[in-house]
Amino acid sequence: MSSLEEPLGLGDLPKLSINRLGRFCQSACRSTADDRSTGNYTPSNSGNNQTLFHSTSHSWHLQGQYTDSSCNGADMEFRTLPQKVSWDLPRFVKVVEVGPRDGLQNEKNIVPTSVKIELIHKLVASGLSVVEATSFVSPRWVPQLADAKDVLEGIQHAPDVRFPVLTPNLRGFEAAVAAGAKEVAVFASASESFSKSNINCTIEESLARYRDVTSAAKKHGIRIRGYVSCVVGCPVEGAVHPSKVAYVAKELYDMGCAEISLGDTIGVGTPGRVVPMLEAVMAVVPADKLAVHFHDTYGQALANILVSLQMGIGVVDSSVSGLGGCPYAKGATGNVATEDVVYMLHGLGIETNVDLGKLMDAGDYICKHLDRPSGSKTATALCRLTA
Ligand SMILES: CC(C)(COP(=O)([O-])OP(=O)([O-])OC[C@H]1O[C@@H](n2cnc3c(N)ncnc32)[C@H](O)[C@@H]1OP(=O)([O-])[O-])[C@@H](O)C(=O)NCCC(=O)NCCSC(=O)C[C@@](C)(O)CC(=O)[O-]
Repeated sequence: MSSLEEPLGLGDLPKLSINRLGRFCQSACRSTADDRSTGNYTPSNSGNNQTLFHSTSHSWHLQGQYTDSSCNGADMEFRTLPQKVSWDLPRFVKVVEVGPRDGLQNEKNIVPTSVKIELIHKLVASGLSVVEATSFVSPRWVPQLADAKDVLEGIQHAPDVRFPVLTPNLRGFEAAVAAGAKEVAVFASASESFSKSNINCTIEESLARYRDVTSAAKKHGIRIRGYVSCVVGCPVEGAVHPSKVAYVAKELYDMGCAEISLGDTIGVGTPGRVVPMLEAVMAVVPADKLAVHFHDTYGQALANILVSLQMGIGVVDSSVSGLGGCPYAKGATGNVATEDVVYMLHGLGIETNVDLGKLMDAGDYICKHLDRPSGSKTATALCRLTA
């Protein structure tokens, strides 16, 4: 394997010299018949990703596309975007707040249960109707959320507000239901390596587990959300082909997930990559069943959200003050900040039912507790104005 074929993870990027980066980029942008695809994915354990794809539509370079912003190949792809996107934006966007779960799961110091509950109440007070509250995962894997039961039981439930919780298996599902969960989320990955590092099983094994969870959920009348992680890139494997994302999204949809959230776990996506990914997924799952979930590691999240709205998506995940990151995605930063999303949506004339001032109160509350500045540019700017 030459150095240019080695998987490029986020952790590798700072070590690349400018020259090596340039060479890498040129190589990554070279099209070959082998790395083109119609988007048909057949699950395979061969370990040779190049064999998964056939014939041509988009040029896909299976390793290290994170550096492709200066590549001619990516520019060509980008020029086709105007045909695929429109300015026909939705009138209303549902914002799914994931701060109390995705935002806090990576915090080293344990946040007290009472603070988590107060944060959730403040988020609800701002008008958010969906707040992902916690995870019923192994406390060994995510110690920060070991108090899932107490958090869920401590929340004041309201009929028009939903509090989904993550459940990685039947055990988590049963614990969540016992604690009063009315909605759960299962989380699969489009990348085999990330599936292994995040939930310690293959993609197929995870889907089999989730079939058990979804059939149990149906019996209890519990709504299920499905996540697909690494929809653009994986910290280990590099670029992830849209057909893999479409495959996992369709499986989750077919097993009964009411909504599929597409996660750019490490925030490497640009609109040039997000559009073909959404196209592939929207060919197999209706757009009104999809949500987008962007981390903002490379500052691309708002651009990616805008292009997703233009393609017909109406549900956006975000985290107050941009908190977060996945403990099993090294180097990835938090989700796009909810304040920034709401500011952009309102600026586009899109309704959210969220009161930005009250949302900033919630952000201020948790940032004070964590003793760190807000990761939201909107909150920072508005606080300066009113100081
Ligand atoms: C899936 C497992 C459990 C497999 O973990 P494992 O070690 O392979 O499974 P196991 O069955 O051998 O269990 C290990 C231990 O965990 C216990 N256990 C087993 N299940 C549970 C449960 N539900 N609740 C509580 N405890 C549980 C089990 O009883 C045992 O305890 P021990 O006997 O050793 O004391 C583990 O890998 C895990 O919990 N992973 C969760 C990782 C995680 O939460 N990652 C972050 C969320 S995903 C994410 O952030 C991405 C997303 C959704 O935001 C979208 C995006 O941005 O891409």
